[in-house]
Amino acid sequence: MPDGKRIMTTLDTTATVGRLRGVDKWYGSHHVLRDIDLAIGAGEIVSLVGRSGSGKSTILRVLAGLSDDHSGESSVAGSPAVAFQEPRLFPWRSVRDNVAYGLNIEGVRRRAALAAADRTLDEVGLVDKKDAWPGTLSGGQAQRASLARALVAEPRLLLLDEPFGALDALTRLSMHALLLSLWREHGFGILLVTHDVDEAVALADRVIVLEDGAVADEVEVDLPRPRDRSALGFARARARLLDALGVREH
Ligand SMILES: Nc1ncnc2c1ncn2[C@@H]1O[C@H](COP(=O)(O)OP(=O)(O)OP(=O)(O)O)[C@@H](O)[C@H]1O
Repeated sequence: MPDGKRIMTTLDTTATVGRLRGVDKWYGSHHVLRDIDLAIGAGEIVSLVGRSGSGKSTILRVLAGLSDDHSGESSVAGSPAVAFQEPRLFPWRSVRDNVAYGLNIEGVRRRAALAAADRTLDEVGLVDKKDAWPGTLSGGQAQRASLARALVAEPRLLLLDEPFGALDALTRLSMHALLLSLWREHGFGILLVTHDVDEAVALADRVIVLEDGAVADEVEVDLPRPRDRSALGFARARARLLDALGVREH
């Protein structure tokens, strides 16, 4: 690994909620992130796409503060919230306690944490499952609980690592609608890692294409919301993105 300084700062601007500057990361002799610069604006939805192994999750981990051996600068506003493809709920805690957990460890009093958990569960449409054990939830319900847990502390930046990748197509569509309504209501910025080109075009303002650990391209999706997946503009943005990924459809 070359000499490099790791700098973590807290963003105090209102315009940007997450930023990487000149970030490099190595696993042994494998250069997995190469001079990454990216920024997520306040209230902006940025998607990261790229082939398997291109470095998407690693970028998300750097922004989340889960990497300690990269060089370059990583800055976020406040404490970012993270949700993964597997909901990672504690099986021995109720849904409500899972959601309140993050606030509890931040020192919020139990009663206030539970009230915030109930409000957030209501927002994600899961309040009737608040006393359930995670093991009894469907995949979509578990992902709603995971989103509630991420959002309960009102983050300014939400980091999502293929959160809907394991869901069936219909549940995925309803999760897209839920995410957008939460985003409209709260205005957090989102970095969304996905393999799904339609998902990226449906949700993002900008899609960043990664190739071998470097930013290879960027596609603006300048379409009004709600987005009509059958509209010509949607098909054009999708085609542009597939082209940037080097994928040909037959
Ligand atoms: N803990 C680790 N040790 C060694 N190499 C790793 C480790 N984690 C990731 N890598 C390597 O770093 C590269 C980037 O991995 P990363 O998980 O960021 O890719 P990705 O684009 O998210 O892939 P996928 O789409 O398959 O999830 C890959 O080549 C991977 O093998």
